[in-house]
Amino acid sequence: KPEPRAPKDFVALRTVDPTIIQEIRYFTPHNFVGRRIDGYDQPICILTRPAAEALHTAQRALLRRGYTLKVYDCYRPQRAVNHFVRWAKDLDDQATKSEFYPNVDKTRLFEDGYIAEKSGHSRGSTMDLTIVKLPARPTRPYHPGQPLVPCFAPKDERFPDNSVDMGTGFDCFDTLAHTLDPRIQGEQRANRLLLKNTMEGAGFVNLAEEWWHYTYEPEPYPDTYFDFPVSCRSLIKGD
Ligand SMILES: C[C@@H](N)C(=O)N[C@H](C)C(=O)O
Ligand SMILES: [Zn+2]
Repeated sequence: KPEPRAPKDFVALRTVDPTIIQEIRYFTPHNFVGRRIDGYDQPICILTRPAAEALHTAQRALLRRGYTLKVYDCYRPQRAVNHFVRWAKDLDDQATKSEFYPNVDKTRLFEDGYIAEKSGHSRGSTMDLTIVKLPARPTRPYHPGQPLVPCFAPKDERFPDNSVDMGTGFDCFDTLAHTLDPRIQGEQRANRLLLKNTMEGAGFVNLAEEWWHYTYEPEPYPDTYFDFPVSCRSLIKGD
């Protein structure tokens, strides 16, 4: 059966802004499931064109201040969300707990708002992202099986990321990742607010539970959950 394709107004982010760093975590084993997620055939960021162009606006504002955006996830097929749901039901698999959700029971990840069964990412105008100070340092590779450190540990102890210090790592399912959690102060809070103010200025809305999750509004496809794979092939125009 042929794979579904993206509508014509979906684009590869790099064709709109090649300066935004892309570290697509669900293509790699370094994510809360611990393996590549279904539907991620290539490590690329796909978005609706309006969302990609708004992200380019945000990037221009940050470049002027000596920073760049880095995306961890963009369009997410429904089959990937279904993979998350299957993983969440398997309570015997707690392999990534010590990094990604040390203080939250696995049964609560959906209820507490950290993962959605119908995700804005599948509608094509939502992304997970952070800020990196320029010049960007390389990120250290993740090796499956390496010791895991809680995602809310001090920056020099948790998994090294070349981003600024946001107080937690990406996909840290914990109240400390709530964007305006009052325990996050000083430089970490300033970094979250730099991302929030820049993204809001470009038309994005943040999810209060996750400092990294933003949706462009108005969404071109507010009610459609796409399932084409994350791949350049999904964007080939034709027929
Ligand atoms: C899983 C996390 N990166 C995320 O995007 N969470 C929101 C709630 C979602 O799944 O849409
Ligand atoms: Zn997200």
